Amino acid sequence: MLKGTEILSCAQMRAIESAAMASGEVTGLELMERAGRAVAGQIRLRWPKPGRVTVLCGPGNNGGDGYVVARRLHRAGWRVRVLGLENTPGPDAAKMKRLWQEIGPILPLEANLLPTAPDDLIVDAIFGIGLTRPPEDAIAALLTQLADVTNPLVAIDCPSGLCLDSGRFLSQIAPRAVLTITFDSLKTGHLIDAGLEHCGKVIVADIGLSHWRRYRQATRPDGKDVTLPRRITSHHLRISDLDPDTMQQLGKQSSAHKFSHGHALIISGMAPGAARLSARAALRVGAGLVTLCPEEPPLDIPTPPDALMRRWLDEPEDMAHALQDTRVTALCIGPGCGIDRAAALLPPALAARGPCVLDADALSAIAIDPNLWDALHDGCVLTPHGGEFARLFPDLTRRLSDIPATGPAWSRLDAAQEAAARSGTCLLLKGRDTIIAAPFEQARIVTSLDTPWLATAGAGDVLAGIITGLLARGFNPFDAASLGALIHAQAARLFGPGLIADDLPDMIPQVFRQMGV
Ligand SMILES: NC(=O)C1=CN([C@@H]2O[C@H](COP(=O)(O)OP(=O)(O)OC[C@H]3O[C@@H](n4cnc5c(N)ncnc54)[C@H](O)[C@@H]3O)[C@@H](O)[C@H]2O)[C@@H](O)CC1
Ligand SMILES: Nc1ncnc2c1ncn2[C@@H]1O[C@H](COP(=O)(O)OP(=O)(O)O)[C@@H](O)[C@H]1O
Ligand SMILES: [K+]
Repeated sequence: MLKGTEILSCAQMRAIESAAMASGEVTGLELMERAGRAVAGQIRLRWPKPGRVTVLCGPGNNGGDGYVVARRLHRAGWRVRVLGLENTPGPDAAKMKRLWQEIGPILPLEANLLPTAPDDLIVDAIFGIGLTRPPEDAIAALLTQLADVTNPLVAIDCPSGLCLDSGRFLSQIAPRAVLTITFDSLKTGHLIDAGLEHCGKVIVADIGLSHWRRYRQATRPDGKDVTLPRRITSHHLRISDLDPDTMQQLGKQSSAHKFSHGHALIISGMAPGAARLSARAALRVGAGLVTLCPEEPPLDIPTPPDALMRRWLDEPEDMAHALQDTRVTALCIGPGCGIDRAAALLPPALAARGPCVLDADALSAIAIDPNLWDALHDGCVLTPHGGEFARLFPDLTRRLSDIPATGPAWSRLDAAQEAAARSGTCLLLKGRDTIIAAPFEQARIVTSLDTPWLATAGAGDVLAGIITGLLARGFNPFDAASLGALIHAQAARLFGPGLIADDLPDMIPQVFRQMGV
């Protein structure tokens, strides 16, 4: 039900392209023409008045696309300079190069020939999905300078040097585009890590390959089997992707009562404010009952919200006892809990094997106690930020820290998927590129480059509460975590600058209204 938009790996993109060409229904040359036409079209949409453009063409088919863009912008009245290589590219790119040479010269692809006028457009057609190693020599020098220019940069497929499988640059040279036009589908690297920031606005151009994408697991039109890597890595999830079933499940039926919407327990500890933020979020997202469980008998201090129940929960036996109530449908341990308290309460909590969110101090407790690690189960949602992830999975984090020498590079997506497989849980790795992974599931990515105000204390506690509320309401861990990340980011987006964590739960009604719940 919860779907999102499919994201392809570079290998899958290539396989789809090959299947299309092998069918005889389209040639590589035609695909290249369509790709270049789409890029030129997007440039003309965004810059309707023809100006000056420098097109940088690399050694492969990305360069081929660049020659098409040059020809088409020239035809539209632009003043076009082309910098290219003397190499003999593949037949399609070579043909496009010749067609350009009938119009104008090709200057060497050198840093000193980059435009000097600040408003000149630059089209980056040096490397696309074919990048396999860090840029070297003259191209490295040019890309270094390109990373410093302030001219608007339009990237074909990606800013050159980016590995489109991982979103990581294969060197420290990282040009930044204002606009990236890619073909058929988003690739993982557009959405995660440095790619998210360096691609600028990403447009996906339809170049007529969707037929082969859709039927990739069947037989090709030419009767041969498609040899596509079967495993789709991930889906991109946006508010606009939500389906009617999910919307209905988020709403409340008139016939239901509070227990139909579940009962969430939120364990509170040394910093009760954090747990209160989680509890408020769980209530706002629609859990029928939310009980805050402090370690001291509650004093009668009227801390809002009044709708919150309170239950003293001190010893592990108290936890086991509380979870015997079958009406309790979800649990949250971590925010403001304290590591010792989390460590003491986790054994009975995990033994109950019900839906639970493990955040903050619970994650720290698990990182130091192998017994807790072993007790994790598929009802758990782990919500680490980068630091917590590094404590839980130091080896996976190390693989992300070195500059990769070859592509495809190990990615945050790989790390999250590996972590989910190892722990046997649903894992949500927080960030501007939040990744939700679960064993045997295709991961989901929720991006929020436009919500920098989420970098505020307590934002994670609210996310944990939203997910707990959704678990309590009966969403499975993978959907609860994905929807939670989406609602959380949208709440921040709607509030805008000045946001503090306390504001987030109270934005949820507006998010629901906007979603049509
Ligand atoms: N469906 C598709 O994916 C389509 C792809 N097209 C274009 O084709 C591109 C892929 O073309 P290619 O596979 O030729 O690859 P690229 O053009 O991305 O570049 C790779 C070329 O550079 C070489 N190379 C890789 N790393 C290098 C380095 N560090 N220094 C020097 N040379 C290096 C490779 O051996 C290869 O020849 C896409 O990005 C896209 O722009 C379009 O033409 C049409 C459709
Ligand atoms: N710059 C940012 N842009 C978008 N989202 C962010 C940014 N910084 C943090 N977030 C999000 O805010 C939340 C912060 O969680 P966390 O680091 O656990 O905070 P805390 O521990 O203070 O509650 C996460 O959901 C994270 O994805
Ligand atoms: K490029």
